[in-house]
Amino acid sequence: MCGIVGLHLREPSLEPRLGELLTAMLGQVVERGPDSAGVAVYGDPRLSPPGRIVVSLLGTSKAEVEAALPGVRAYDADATTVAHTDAASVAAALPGARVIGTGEGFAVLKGTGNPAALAESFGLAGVSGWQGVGHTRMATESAVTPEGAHPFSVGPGQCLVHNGSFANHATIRRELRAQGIEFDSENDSEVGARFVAHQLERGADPEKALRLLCERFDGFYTLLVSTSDSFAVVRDAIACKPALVAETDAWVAMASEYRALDVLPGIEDARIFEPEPEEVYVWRR
Ligand SMILES: NC(=O)CC[C@H](N)C(=O)O
Repeated sequence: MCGIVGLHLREPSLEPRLGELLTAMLGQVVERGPDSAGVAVYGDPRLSPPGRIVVSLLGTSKAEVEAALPGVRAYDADATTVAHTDAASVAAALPGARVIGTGEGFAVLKGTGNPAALAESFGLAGVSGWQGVGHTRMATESAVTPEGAHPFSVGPGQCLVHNGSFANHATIRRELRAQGIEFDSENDSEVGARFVAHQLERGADPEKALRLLCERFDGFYTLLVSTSDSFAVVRDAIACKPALVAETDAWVAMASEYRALDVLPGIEDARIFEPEPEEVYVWRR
């Protein structure tokens, strides 16, 4: 199993409600992934003030960050700490902290345990923004740790969540390592995130990066991949894992199950469809 939810807002008046809607969506996929959960939030002014790089961290705390980096503000959200500074400053001052996301207007929060309790300790319901992605994990490929929780964010403003398991992830991990790419976990989904980030860095757009992923990865996957201006969905060749997309003039949403879409305002008028196997769907801001 594993549960995915994502919401890309087109209607700015809904932005103050992003966290409330994402919390309700996540609450509908708790049973699909009771081990851990995580979210990526785009545009919350408290977590990520406009125009500033922020860094999401594991293995530290607000108190440690603020003591080690005078003048830097930080927020604790369960196992995660979001610090209003860049990764280089954190690496120099707090070598034990692990970066799980960085970018402008972008924060990643993750932890282990019941997803509904995690949403509460993230303060998710109070978050605002223009795009959010959430995941509930039932581990298949690596230990249940905050590092193994999704989203995997390995490039600026990028986020990948995965339902399924990649069959050839060890081979692709070796190939990426040979190109100098380093990994933070043993998780198969991290290999997908590193592959996509590598393609984006080489100039591919999200559509091309995900088409290349379909060519290279074997196994089962429904993926939701977002960047600081896009929201994309792709499924494996036999569409083994469930996925539904709903679209209105006010938003685009994706979820593993319909009941997570049913909480959204205007769902009765939405265009709802199941993404086709190996077809890449991309929405842009
Ligand atoms: N159940 C799943 O979909 C698991 C996703 C991924 N393989 C993980 O272990 O994190």
